[in-house]
Amino acid sequence: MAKHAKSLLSRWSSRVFLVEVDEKPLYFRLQERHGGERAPRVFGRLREADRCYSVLVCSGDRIKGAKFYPELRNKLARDLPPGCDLTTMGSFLPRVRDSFIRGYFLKSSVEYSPHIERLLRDLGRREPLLVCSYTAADGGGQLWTQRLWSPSQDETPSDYFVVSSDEPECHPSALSMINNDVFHSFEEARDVFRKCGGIIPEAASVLEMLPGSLEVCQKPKFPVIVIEGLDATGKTTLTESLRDSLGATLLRSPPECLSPWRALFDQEPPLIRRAFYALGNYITAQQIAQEGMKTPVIVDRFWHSTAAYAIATATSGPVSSLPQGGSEVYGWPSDLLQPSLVLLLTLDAEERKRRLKDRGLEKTDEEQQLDRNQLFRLRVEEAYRRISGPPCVTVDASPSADKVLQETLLLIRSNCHL
Ligand SMILES: Nc1ncnc2c1ncn2[C@@H]1O[C@H](COP(=O)(O)OP(=O)(O)O)[C@@H](O)[C@H]1O
Ligand SMILES: Nc1ccn([C@@H]2O[C@H](COP(=O)(O)OP(=O)(O)O)[C@@H](O)[C@H]2O)c(=O)n1
Repeated sequence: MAKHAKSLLSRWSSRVFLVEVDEKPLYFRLQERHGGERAPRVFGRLREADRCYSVLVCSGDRIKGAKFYPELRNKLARDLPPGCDLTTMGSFLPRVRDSFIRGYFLKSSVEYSPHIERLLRDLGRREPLLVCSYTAADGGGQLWTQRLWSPSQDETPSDYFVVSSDEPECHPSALSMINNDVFHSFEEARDVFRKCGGIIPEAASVLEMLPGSLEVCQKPKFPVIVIEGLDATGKTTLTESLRDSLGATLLRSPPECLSPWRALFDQEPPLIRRAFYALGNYITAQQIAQEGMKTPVIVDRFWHSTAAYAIATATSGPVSSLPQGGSEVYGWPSDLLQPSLVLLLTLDAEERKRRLKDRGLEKTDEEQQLDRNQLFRLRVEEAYRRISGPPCVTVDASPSADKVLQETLLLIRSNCHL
């Protein structure tokens, strides 16, 4: 059995599982004997004739695992029998760092079991998977058991009853966020790109754009002001006006030199996509360090965008599912230049939609999700506010463009020496 899968089995009975139903995570855990607890909510409405499966990706190679996870969804969606329900799930060891693994939860009628089990076995030959089946253990459908299959039967832990588990303090993906979703160092992000060179040839071109090492740059002489906010809050409009008003240099992250590859890496799974944006920030940081010796610098998006979208995407549900304020995941990378001031543009959802419509440009998938998914938008906004490091001031972006500019100039003058 694959080494990584084996280590996951060693504490199998302590694992907690979550199934995402309509953006809401429902939790359950395992128990050897049943003490009369109610069935976990995810099994609550099932019938005895239903059969469920969990399929968890447990590849030892995190690049391969990250690539396989979305591929697995496509394959399942294509090859599962009609009427089979497919949703995302995960499993973790409470409070154990890097213990979170992702997968899918399937629900189907028992008559399709042979077909599904054959399909899952085939998929498990491609990449290591941990597959469990869930069966009703009583006539009323109140008791459910989990049976774990593994490539080698003698290593398989026994069957367990599944029982509801309390919600953890925040979404358990937080256990594995650092250096998978949110990169806290240049070297960690570069390492991902070095390792994916064999699968994605364009990774080499991105690596060529990077500084060989991060020289300790001198602090820029002039103020560095980052403008942040969701799409269509007015960043482009404001940054261009600030450049003209302050005689500043305007930079952006990701930098222009990465634009040929942005669309490609936007299609990649979070591990690779986030590493791409993290590396973009380091290139922009170098440009800031140079230009900031000559003029003030205005930056359109920087680290806040990279971290806030990453954290909000890795979690699900309401704002309360985000890692708590003060968590290390919100920390500013110690090797990344800190701007003098970050201004976060905020706009109510309706006005933002109106501006988006007027502008009529194509949006990234993530930006489209902001429109469809109110909870996702709230998580991004809250994650923005929780990021620590340089001072971050919220600016109401709903007045006219000129009023927003005047307000911003006042803030810059009172916070930076200009
Ligand atoms: N303060 C404002 N009031 C009204 N419309 C604005 C304002 N600022 C920007 N816009 C318009 O809203 C749209 C989105 O602005 P833009 O600067 O492109 O946002 P972003 O760069 O944040 O995506 C554009 O059509 C722009 O002309
Ligand atoms: N510094 C940055 C900039 C963008 N991004 C990502 O890029 C997306 C937004 O980019 P965009 O080009 O639509 O933004 P606008 O500047 O057009 O508003 C977000 O989904 C972020 O995930 C990032 O991660 N880090």
